[in-house]
Amino acid sequence: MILLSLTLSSNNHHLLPFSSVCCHRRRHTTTLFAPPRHWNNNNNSNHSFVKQTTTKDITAYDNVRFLCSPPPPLLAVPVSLSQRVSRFVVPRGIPVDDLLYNGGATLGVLGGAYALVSAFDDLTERNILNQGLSRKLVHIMSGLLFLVSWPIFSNSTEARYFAAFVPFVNFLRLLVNGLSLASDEGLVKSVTREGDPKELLRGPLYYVLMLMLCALVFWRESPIGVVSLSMMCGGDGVADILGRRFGSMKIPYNKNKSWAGSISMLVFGFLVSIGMLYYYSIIGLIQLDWVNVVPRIALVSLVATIVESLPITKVVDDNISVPLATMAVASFTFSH
Ligand SMILES: C/C(=C\COP(=O)(O)O)CCC[C@H](C)CCC[C@H](C)CCCC(C)C
Ligand SMILES: Nc1ccn([C@@H]2O[C@H](COP(=O)(O)OP(=O)(O)O)[C@@H](O)[C@H]2O)c(=O)n1
Repeated sequence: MILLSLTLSSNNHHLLPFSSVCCHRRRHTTTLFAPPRHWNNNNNSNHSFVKQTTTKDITAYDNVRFLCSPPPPLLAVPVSLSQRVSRFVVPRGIPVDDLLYNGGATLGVLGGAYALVSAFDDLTERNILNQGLSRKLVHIMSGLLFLVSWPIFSNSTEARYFAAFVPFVNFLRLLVNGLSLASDEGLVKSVTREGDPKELLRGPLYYVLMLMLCALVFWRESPIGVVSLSMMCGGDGVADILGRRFGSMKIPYNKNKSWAGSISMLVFGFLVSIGMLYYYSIIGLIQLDWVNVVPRIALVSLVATIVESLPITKVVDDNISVPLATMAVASFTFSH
């Protein structure tokens, strides 16, 4: 019998900066998600929960001598650079080395976004990919690669804003081109179905808004953002590709969707969610109690798939309904 309860504590040095839910099995407490203690410097989180069964504390970084502070989870800035620049503190107390580090990470990810779209534009131009497949591959890869890039940013509280700046710039790019205030042919060709710039103001715009929302609201402190984007990108994206290809058997209540597409969304959404959470766990950002997490991800994937299959696309775009439904169900299941 699993007794579900939340235990709050404020003084335990095992405080987890992440919000995590403890599922009590009699006297033992298992933590669904836990980060390394020092991964998040702001231990003043008042949503921390005590981790009582000390599974292997993540020491992935204990023995890595960080040459700057706050150290980013994956990279360390040479101490000489850190010493040189950290004498200056920008307004509001953001250390310059953190500003420089995260600013560099933002520029790098922005460059990656531009390169991705340009690459698919080139493949479409050379008729290696048709426009529809190009769009779907950009849909799948953009968000997943954005998730893959999150650990590059530092562990400062401002890091999420630097990460969210990337989809924000792409939001502006889509808006300007969608309103024909600019004409980026490559963007239009690789991201629209028919080549109409106005298409940029729907699916793609909602898509980058969801990327921003997940980075700002959930960030690396919760699996909810990771799973929501995995379902929107890995699930919905694959549903389109396989549904168009193999979707002869249509869903009774929505003749525009097929069993093949929905089953693809369920399977790939689930696998990509697990895979992305596993990625975050092996680089030491979270610990997962897989026995409890996998069934929850399966439930979330099923609900997101059902929502995606509903004939509501004309009212609410999939790039809104799928992530929002995932956030709602994941928020509920991960807190019970
Ligand atoms: C084609 C896209 C959405 C349309 O979806 P749907 O209507 O077919 O369901 C995706 C648009 C992607 C956007 C132009 C670029 C977004 C880049 C992202 C913010 C950052 C990627 C970083 C990474 C390192 C490549
Ligand atoms: N569950 C699904 C989803 C998409 N599809 C196929 O993929 C096409 C595009 O799906 P969609 O309307 O969700 O496209 P987006 O809004 O995701 O761009 C549909 O017209 C179907 O041919 C499917 O067969 N089953």
